Amino acid sequence: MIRIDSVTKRYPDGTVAVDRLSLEIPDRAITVLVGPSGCGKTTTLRMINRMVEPSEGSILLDGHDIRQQPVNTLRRSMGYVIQNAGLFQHRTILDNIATVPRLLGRSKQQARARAAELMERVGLDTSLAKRYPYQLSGGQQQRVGVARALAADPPVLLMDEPFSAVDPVVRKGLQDELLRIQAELGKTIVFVTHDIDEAIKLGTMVAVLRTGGRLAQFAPPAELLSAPADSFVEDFLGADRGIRRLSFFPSAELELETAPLVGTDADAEQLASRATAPYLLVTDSDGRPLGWSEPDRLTAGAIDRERLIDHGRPFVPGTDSLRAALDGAVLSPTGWAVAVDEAGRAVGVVSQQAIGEAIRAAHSRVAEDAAVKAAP
Ligand SMILES: Nc1ncnc2c1ncn2[C@@H]1O[C@H](COP(=O)(O)OP(=O)(O)OP(=O)(O)O)[C@@H](O)[C@H]1O
Repeated sequence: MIRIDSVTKRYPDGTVAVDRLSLEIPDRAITVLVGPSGCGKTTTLRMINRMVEPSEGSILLDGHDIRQQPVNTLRRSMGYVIQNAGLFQHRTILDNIATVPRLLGRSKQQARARAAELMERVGLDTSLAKRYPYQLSGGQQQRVGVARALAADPPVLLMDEPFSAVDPVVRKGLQDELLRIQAELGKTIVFVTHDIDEAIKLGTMVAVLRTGGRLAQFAPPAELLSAPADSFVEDFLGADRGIRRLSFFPSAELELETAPLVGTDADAEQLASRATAPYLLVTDSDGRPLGWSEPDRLTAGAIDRERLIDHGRPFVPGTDSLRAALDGAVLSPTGWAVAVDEAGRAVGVVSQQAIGEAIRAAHSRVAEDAAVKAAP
């Protein structure tokens, strides 16, 4: 654990960048520092690897004051990734990543083998190994930055706005990759961003800082969304808090109805037995959804695909959240969401009303859990 204990940073010109900040950063999780420009995020991150020294307070790594070990030893245990990757322009991609293993005494061959392994780990094709940084896209360069930071296999990764300079689509890919790497490698990651959506997506814990380097709230993302500590946090979180919070509720417990599913070859008897359903979902011979229809508009044995109503975007129960299920239902002209398995085969349908009930049940479970936690 990294423990930031009442740390203040006053720069020589008198600017108080961080003001009596205390945080317990858990191991093997992503902790995000988020807040408006100038609130002291970068200063805080740099105090963890001693690029900046606190004016007051202390930082403990696994119970030991970080000032007790040589700064080089400390930095070797902490990978550091910055915006625009900060790559060595005159070295190939492979050698950029191999730099740290080389510094640590690995042979050139060993270091390059490790670098190639890391390229795959961060989703870079090894055919890029011999290129130079300027021959890569911004997103690819960021991946190289992450690979380089991982090269010495440090337990801690410090990341300062690493994905801010790339477009939203590439950024989403990099975020997904980071979550995957974190799940595989279990690093302790401290991640700085000014983007609250990025914080909510990536953080196991999120520290919201306000200008002047003071902590406004430190909580898991779902808790930030449900119970912002004050109006500053609430404003910073922005609109649609309730909807965004649904991302943290699983869809696995939704009760799916299977009766409204019919194949294109449904016979008269099958259609008649489902005649009371408001809509039927027609599926192809593999069970994939084709579209909705009112039962009396279907002709037994000869269902016309062209006349079906678009079924919208389906969700995968267990993988997707209640937000995805609700989105599917809201976007569907029938008001029903379609559930599919990983292969895209329909496994059932669920109404807006049933999703609404599941949301209420999820809320009351959270409230009960909070009451149990708060009980003496
Ligand atoms: N070397 C320095 N000397 C004086 N003041 C500094 C120095 N570095 C940062 N500051 C000031 O300290 C405050 C916090 O800066 P910091 O870079 O930590 O904020 P930040 O939250 O990372 O901001 P941003 O999101 O804009 O990068 C700012 O007011 C900044 O101007």
